[in-house]
Amino acid sequence: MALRAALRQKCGLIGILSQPSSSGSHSRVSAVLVSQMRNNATSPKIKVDFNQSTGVAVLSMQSPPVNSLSLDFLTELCISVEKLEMDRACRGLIITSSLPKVFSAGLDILEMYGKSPERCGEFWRAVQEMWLKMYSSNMVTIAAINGSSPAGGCLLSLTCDYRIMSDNPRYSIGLNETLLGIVAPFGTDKNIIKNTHTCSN
Ligand SMILES: CCCCCCCCCCC/C=C/C(=O)SCCNC(=O)CCNC(=O)[C@H](O)C(C)(C)COP(=O)(O)OP(=O)(O)OC[C@H]1O[C@@H](n2cnc3c(N)ncnc32)[C@H](O)[C@@H]1OP(=O)(O)O
Repeated sequence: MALRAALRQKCGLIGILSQPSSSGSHSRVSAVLVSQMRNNATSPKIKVDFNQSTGVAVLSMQSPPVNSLSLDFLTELCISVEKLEMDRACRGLIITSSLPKVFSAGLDILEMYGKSPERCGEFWRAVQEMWLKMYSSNMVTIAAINGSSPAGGCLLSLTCDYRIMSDNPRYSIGLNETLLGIVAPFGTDKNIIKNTHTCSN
């Protein structure tokens, strides 16, 4: 029931958030998706287990050492989510990490150093695409945060409907990217305190 109610609530949001973007930013992922489906390729950075009987998919991030969000990683993530969304049997999505200690280290710092303006633009569009796609997903989404989750990792978890974090004092979460001079828009951090629940691991 709770799952259904959450799903209904989300459907209201989708109408607003899934309007076609004037920048056409969603078309890149769709184009990649089409070509990937054609080639029947599998992604090594993301593992998806879909349980047909429950309608819930578990998406495990498995990009060592720290699941940093590179352009490739973000693209694969969006493709995986897009594929699940096309499957009407999939109602719920749990995002977690298959690495020990780290959920995601956030944006890949190497993407922000010594890159051309074009590449930087592509990267930041992919970041935006990721959080818009997750936030406007028609699935009920849960971040199972089983390790540290700074900055962009925290952002990824904020785009989900629910967050559950391992109760381990060695794991940290938060929008710490200001230390690198990257400023998140006002208001993005309030949900961490309100809606992040912890559990023992
Ligand atoms: C919902 C509405 C949203 C609205 C829009 C909001 C927009 C918000 C904008 C968000 C901007 C986000 C910016 C970022 O994410 S910048 C990146 C910030 N991340 C960090 O500062 C993380 C730094 N890393 C750590 O703290 C630790 O590495 C960590 C705790 C994750 C793991 O520690 P551990 O001890 O296990 O591992 P190491 O530190 O030894 O690291 C192992 C190797 O991994 C490399 N590494 C770590 N982090 C990154 C990274 N982010 N990118 C690339 N590489 C990374 C590290 O250098 C080590 O490499 P080597 O083994 O080669 O040394």
